[in-house]
Amino acid sequence: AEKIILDCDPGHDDAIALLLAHGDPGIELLAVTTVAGNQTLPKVTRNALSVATLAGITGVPFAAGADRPLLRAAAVAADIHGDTGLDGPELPEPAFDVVDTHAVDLIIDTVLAHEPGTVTLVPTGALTNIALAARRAPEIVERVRRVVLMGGAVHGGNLTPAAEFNIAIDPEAAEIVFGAGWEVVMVGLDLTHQALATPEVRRAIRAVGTGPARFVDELLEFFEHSYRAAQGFDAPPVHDPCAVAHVIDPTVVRTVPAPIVVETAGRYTAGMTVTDLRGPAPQGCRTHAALELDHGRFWDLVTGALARIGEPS
Ligand SMILES: Nc1ccc([C@@H]2N[C@H](CO)[C@@H](O)[C@H]2O)cc1
Ligand SMILES: [Ca+2]
Repeated sequence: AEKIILDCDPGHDDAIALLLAHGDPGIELLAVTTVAGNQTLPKVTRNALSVATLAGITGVPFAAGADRPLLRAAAVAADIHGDTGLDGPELPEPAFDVVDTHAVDLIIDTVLAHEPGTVTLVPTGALTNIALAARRAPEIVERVRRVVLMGGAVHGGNLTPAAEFNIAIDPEAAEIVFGAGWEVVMVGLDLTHQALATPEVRRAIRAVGTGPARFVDELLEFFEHSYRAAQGFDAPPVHDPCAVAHVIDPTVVRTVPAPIVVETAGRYTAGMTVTDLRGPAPQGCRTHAALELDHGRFWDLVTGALARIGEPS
């Protein structure tokens, strides 16, 4: 199984990414870390612990990280995720708390505790914790297998016309991560806007028939309404599990090598992930962009993971 650290800001789609990582046999979840983004750090951290409680995730350390971007003011996405960051379903009281290690240190310690080239970082929020980890312990850059992140876009944006939320709220952190020298797979909006939770998908999730599956359906019910109101989507794009799906099976989320640089100075384009698809990528290109989703197989992974989680006691 692929060993991963999930760095997230739950967030409806982060919650589904966590359940996919927990339920799929191809993933060994080493640690979960949280970062301010969709909501404030306390809210996203509580949400992560609630989802873990509901799914029966035990023996996995959870740690809270940065409560704001490196330089810029914190921003939230309450229009999509609501005031709690996970509006919609009833959330259980967390059965356990975060460890008293900062997320940055948990990331570093976990990478150094495993064989070089075996741990994949899967950020699904702002890249603040990942950038801090690379600066605090540069030796992890060559030791990490790769960074498979949900964020950015080859074309377009959502927070702005040119930039995707995770990158746009902390472009300086993203510049550090994309430029550190490790392999980076950008699972951006071009890919995740294909991961639509259509009525057929919702039926398949409900058909799993367990508490966690009903929870996901309730998450998607809220997500659908907020996405329609805020961005005019009929069915909501479920971004974050696409990054986990690429780690599970790269043929479900197909990528191409391409130079990618992050704009940090643009007056209108800060946070833009400038991706060069003009020609064959240079030899040894360490950045990749996800372009094509196998929609059916992606949702089979999600429903399969939910079925495998079953009804935790
Ligand atoms: N409008 C909007 C804002 C932020 C997000 C969050 N940021 C990423 C998509 O931009 C995902 O990680 C998701 O959790 C989704 C929609
Ligand atoms: Ca997220």
